[in-house]
Amino acid sequence: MTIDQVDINITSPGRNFVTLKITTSDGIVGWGDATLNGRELSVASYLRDHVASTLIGRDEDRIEDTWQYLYRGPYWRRGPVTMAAIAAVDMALWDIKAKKAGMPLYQLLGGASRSGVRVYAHASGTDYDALANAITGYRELGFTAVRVQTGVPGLGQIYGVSAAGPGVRYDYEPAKRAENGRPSEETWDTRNYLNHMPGIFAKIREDFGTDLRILHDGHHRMTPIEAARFAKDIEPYDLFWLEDCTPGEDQTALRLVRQHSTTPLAIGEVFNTVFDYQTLITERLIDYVRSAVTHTGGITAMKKLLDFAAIYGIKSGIHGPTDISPVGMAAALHLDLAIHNFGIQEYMPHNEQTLEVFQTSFTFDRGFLHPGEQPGLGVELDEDAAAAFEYTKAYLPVNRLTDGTVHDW
Ligand SMILES: O=C(O)C(=O)C[C@H](O)[C@H](O)CO
Repeated sequence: MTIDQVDINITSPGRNFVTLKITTSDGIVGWGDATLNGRELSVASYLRDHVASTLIGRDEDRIEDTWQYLYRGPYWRRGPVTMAAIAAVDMALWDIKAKKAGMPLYQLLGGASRSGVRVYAHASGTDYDALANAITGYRELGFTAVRVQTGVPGLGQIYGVSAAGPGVRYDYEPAKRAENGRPSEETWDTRNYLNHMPGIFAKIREDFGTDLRILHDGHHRMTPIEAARFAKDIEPYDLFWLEDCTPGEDQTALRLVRQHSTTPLAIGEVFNTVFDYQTLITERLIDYVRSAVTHTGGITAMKKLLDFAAIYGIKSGIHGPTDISPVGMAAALHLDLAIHNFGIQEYMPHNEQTLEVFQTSFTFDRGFLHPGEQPGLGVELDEDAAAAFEYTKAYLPVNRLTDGTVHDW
């Protein structure tokens, strides 16, 4: 059989999602996530204007060949737009293959290596009490791991920290609806942050004990020497990982951090290919691979990347915020269940409207997710429901230092 039709769906049930639909000549439908937060329409155009016509008539079973055709064929390689587009095609083809086999995708990846996928939640608050409240809520739901982010004295709203009171849903990953066509701006001060954070970890350990897995995201904001000092300072609080402590494009920056600390390191949500990890993996400069299946070329590329990492004792920590659609999340869960070197999975539940648009078969139980037993990825897009939510331009915020200099966020 061959690929008969390729469609691109753009919907915005609270935030924007781009979904690829591939239909085969015998009517089987596969779905792929092509969402790139704040740059959604670029990937939609890449797929619609440059990829769709090249897929028509291709054998849908030749997944590796199609991947290489899209990666090597156009000469221009890598980058988030290209790799998200390739990922969407790859996911959709795996979805189709598993549906044809009548199996959940994880079976085609080697079968389950575990009974469930340990996930971490996002806890945050403007001060310690609000943060502790959020952690308590997640503990009650059964989570065994939480990412903790908190406000920093002297600074206002910080990306990733909820300013809402207890019980109020905080979907910060849906980039803000664009005001005047521009992103909002925030202010940052690394010195205040470095002085404040170790005390927060100390209190969390005191209040929640040693069982809780604590994760923290530095959001690329530190220089190598700042990150080295920070990672050393927080060693006593036994973090599960310190994520993105230095800017993502500088792989060797993590050598300095590694030389000074045993705090486990994670990085990769802005990476697109295995080459972004080449030094990090071969020199064992990280402990967890943070790529999203959606932004790293799909299931085919992620499986190879994680197998490569496994040789060096490095585990997975697949990116899973709400800007990864339920299709991308399902792709991650099938990989998580199948691979041997699974570490942890990020999990920010999607809002109700999103889950009306995307019908999912994955389930959550006391801190663990399971992709379910439905053939394929186990997610179907309801195109009628999706049509009710029109695309709305939205941007992630821009960060500036207190003197106005643009900074990483
Ligand atoms: O999930 C995380 O750790 C993030 O930092 C989320 C990113 O900021 C988000 O995906 C950007 O679109």
